Amino acid sequence: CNSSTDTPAPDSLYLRMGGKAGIEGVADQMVANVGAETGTPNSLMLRSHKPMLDAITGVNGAAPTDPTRLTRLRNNVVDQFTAITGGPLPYTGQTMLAAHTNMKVTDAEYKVWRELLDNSLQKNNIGVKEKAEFTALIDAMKADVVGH
Ligand code: HEM
Repeated sequence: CNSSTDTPAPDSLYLRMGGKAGIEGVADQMVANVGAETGTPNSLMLRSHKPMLDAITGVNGAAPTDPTRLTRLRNNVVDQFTAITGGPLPYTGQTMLAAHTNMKVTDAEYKVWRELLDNSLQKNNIGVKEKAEFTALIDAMKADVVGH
């Protein structure tokens, strides 16, 4: 059977992207890229990520309200990238619509986010064919992410 908890097929996108280490590399680079982008002047990632960053660092000297939130996000991204590529972990986070509702992500923000993803795939030496397959799976979720 093909459930996401089975052993990945030998020709799966998951294994062609380097399996666990490959997917974790892409996810970790993506988190680092978004983090760096929020620090640049006129950052397009900052608006949507501000609530998360505030919860992690605390506001005006107050204690953080949710210090492990970034780790949770990172692990959910790893699980999601694993599940959509045919890997052995199920995704147990929120649906893409629920996770991005009330964020009102714009097309311009999505475009920047995708550029940061392209950069992560490139830095992890993901093949041209695999990159095209992976980003098609990602772009199929765009409608659930943008404009809600
Ligand atoms: C198709 C593209 C995207 C995918 C596949 C995706 C994936 C995810 C996943 C898996 C989560 C974690 C959900 C959870 O923990 O339950 C998440 C959360 C989040 N995403 Fe996205 N995302 C996408 C696009 C974007 C864009 C374009 C932005 C902003 C410009 C964005 C901002 C966020 C933020 C701020 C969180 C919530 C973090 C938190 O509050 O803990 N995402 N996303």
